[in-house]
Amino acid sequence: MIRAHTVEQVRAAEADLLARLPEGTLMQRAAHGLAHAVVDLLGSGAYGRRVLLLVGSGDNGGDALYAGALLARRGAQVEAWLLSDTAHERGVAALRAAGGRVRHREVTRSGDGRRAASSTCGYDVVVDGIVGIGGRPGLRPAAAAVLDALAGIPVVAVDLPSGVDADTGELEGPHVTADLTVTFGTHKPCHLADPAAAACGAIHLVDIGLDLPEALLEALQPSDVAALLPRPVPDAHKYTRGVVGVRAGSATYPGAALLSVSGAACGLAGMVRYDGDDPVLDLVRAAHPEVVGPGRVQAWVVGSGSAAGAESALRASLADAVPLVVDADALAFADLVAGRPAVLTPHAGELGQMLGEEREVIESAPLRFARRAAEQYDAVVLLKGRRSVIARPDGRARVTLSGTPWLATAGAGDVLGGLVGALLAAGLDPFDAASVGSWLHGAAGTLAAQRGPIVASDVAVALPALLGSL
Ligand SMILES: NC(=O)C1=CN([C@@H]2O[C@H](COP(=O)(O)OP(=O)(O)OC[C@H]3O[C@@H](n4cnc5c(N)ncnc54)[C@H](O)[C@@H]3O)[C@@H](O)[C@H]2O)[C@@H](O)CC1
Ligand SMILES: [K+]
Repeated sequence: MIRAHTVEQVRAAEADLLARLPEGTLMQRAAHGLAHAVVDLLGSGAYGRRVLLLVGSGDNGGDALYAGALLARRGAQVEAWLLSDTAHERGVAALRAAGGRVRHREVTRSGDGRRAASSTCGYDVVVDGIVGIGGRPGLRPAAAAVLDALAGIPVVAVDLPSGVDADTGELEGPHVTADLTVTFGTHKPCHLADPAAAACGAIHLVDIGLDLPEALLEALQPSDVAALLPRPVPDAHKYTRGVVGVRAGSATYPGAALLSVSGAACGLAGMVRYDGDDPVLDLVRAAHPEVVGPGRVQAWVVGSGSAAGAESALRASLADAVPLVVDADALAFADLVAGRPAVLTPHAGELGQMLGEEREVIESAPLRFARRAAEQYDAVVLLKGRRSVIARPDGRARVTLSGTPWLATAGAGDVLGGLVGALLAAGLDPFDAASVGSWLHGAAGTLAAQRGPIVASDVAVALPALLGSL
């Protein structure tokens, strides 16, 4: 499991450790990890390579300076630009002692920063030590101009890309866009949640020995998914493995029925039932001969392509008192499910309608709005996007790290709904069902897209091979 802790949690853990360790130990650990990561990124060692450090006033700049000193001792040509009036003094001294060059703000602020940059181009890597967890979101104009002038050079962010909001993953104004982010002690929410996560590049975690409390945000890894997957016990029969019912699709949108059923029929539940118009049931049976008609189920999947029938389908499903997946058209009636075990699966546009916000507003703060919706609707919310967010009413959340942009294809959400329904029927709680289903969906899409562009049904087809690999 990847766990992300807030700045407050990190500060508390650091304070505890700082009190017990010789001064500077944590920063040395951070700097060593950072220097190693920069060498790895450079590929052919540090010797003779040109490294530019952008240094702010705090300890984030201190990390960069000490790492720069280590790189200089390995033969790199290291130059630090101090972008604030003050900088970590011992870090500056260490860099100078190792043969690095230090230029002051007055130099780097000449003109709009462009002159300084153009006179010193040819860097192999830029190390962003402007601000870390102590920074306010956004960048000062001078820092933003320097970054503009350095565009095109690989950037390694120290702890986090300067300018992003560490705790929310939101962006307010200019920020660094990194190729690699080297973070310390634990991930922060900005490393997992979009839009900031998209500015982090690859993420490398350096262990500095922090003893951390429970995290409110996490991301499943393949081993976590494998551990949570339902597996048939030796004496299983189809009913003990769970029956998932699908109330999706209509005469107008039969494809939604077929795709929802294809996700539900992933093999993780013992049986799939379809409840809908007879002509649609005939189509479903032709494609999935194992699917049977209505009856008792352990979970319902409701809403996709149900058109005008969404409300009655949702009410009928609620009468069974089993867990539900509520998707698409049924999301308009999501307040009916409050307090019931349920997973709501909106995309940003649908969540916007549920919360009275524009789609762009939701996309600018997916973690915040997924949490708000989970609390307001008293249900698990799976907000679909590049980095899907799964939130519980108590604020705990997970982010899905699997996936590919090729999954942005019609009907992919129907497959996801069916898959989450199968996991609910098999006995996973709504939070696990939503986060495992979302991870499997992303990974199946990635697997399918290795052969070329995909459509939604390819995602369902890839599921057995993916599940086998787990
Ligand atoms: N505290 C510790 O034990 C450790 C801290 N470490 C490093 O220390 C960092 C935190 O250091 P600090 O608490 O000194 O804080 P930062 O270095 O993140 O920045 C705080 C400073 O930046 C200024 N600032 C705030 N927002 C700004 C903005 N938008 N633009 C420009 N300047 C801005 C503030 O005036 C303040 O002086 C971590 O991110 C990490 O890199 C690591 O060395 C590991 C150990
Ligand atoms: K930084």
